[in-house]
Amino acid sequence: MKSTSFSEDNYNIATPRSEFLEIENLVKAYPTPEGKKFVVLDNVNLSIGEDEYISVIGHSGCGKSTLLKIVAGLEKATSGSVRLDGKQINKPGAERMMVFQNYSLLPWLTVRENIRLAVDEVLKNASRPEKISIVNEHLAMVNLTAAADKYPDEISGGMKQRVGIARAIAIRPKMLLMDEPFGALDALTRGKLQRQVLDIWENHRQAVMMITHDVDEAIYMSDRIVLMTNGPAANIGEILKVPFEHPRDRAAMRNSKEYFELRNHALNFLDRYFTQDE
Ligand SMILES: Nc1ncnc2c1ncn2[C@@H]1O[C@H](COP(=O)(O)OP(=O)(O)OP(=O)(O)O)[C@@H](O)[C@H]1O
Repeated sequence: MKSTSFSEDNYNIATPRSEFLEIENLVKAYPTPEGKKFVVLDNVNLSIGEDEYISVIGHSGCGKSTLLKIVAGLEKATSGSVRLDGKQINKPGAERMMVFQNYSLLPWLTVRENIRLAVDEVLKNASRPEKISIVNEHLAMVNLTAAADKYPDEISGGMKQRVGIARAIAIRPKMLLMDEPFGALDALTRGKLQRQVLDIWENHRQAVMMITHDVDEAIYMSDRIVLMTNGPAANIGEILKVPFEHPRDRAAMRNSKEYFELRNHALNFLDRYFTQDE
């Protein structure tokens, strides 16, 4: 693992390799029972490259999930625009797959059938043998071949999340959207699954937007970290460039001066906003 040069100038860099996802002047407000507006996101601007891994961090309630849901097409923006590959997003689409914290598997289907269902719905023109091979390939990718015929309530939380990830990537989306994908897992399982997701991403690079509350996870996994200000009317406070090339060696990275500086910078940002909120 090489670390690229890093200095205070690396902070606030917002120049992705290309503009694949473009969020411009995004505002999201909900109507209140009193007939007023509750502004959640106020003028968010962000571009993500087509093979870039982005993490979004911010205090609870600042609007991270709302932002992700707008990109997923599950929520509509009040104003502003979100484009993927030049096309305006206004509804869910198979080119943007979402992985949720709570797994969201269908309990009456086996692991294999949960993945197959997504493949059937999206890859309609694929032949039966092609579909079987895609499902098998992705079961193997997340080490679930032996558990393929088990039902969700027969497997662990970490395994359920691996099914969710395999299901999302099996249909080859242009962008992966993950809402605290490791949040419900114990530390050991979380570490293993982070590595597994990175292995897959390093072999099949794509745009990723991941929400997390964990600064170490964000540094380990992403190319840039988006720090959000507190709500209401939250927006992007800073964007930090992570100065380590993939594949990353977690232990070596953690011992570096750059890691220490970046981690402290992110934590100080979050502390500052937390203090303001008190
Ligand atoms: N459908 C809705 N109607 C009204 N307000 C909403 C709705 N959905 C979310 N909100 C409000 O928008 C704000 C942002 O919520 P959101 O879930 O996006 O935050 P978050 O940063 O993801 O929080 P957490 O980290 O706790 O998951 C919150 O104040 C929430 O109460």
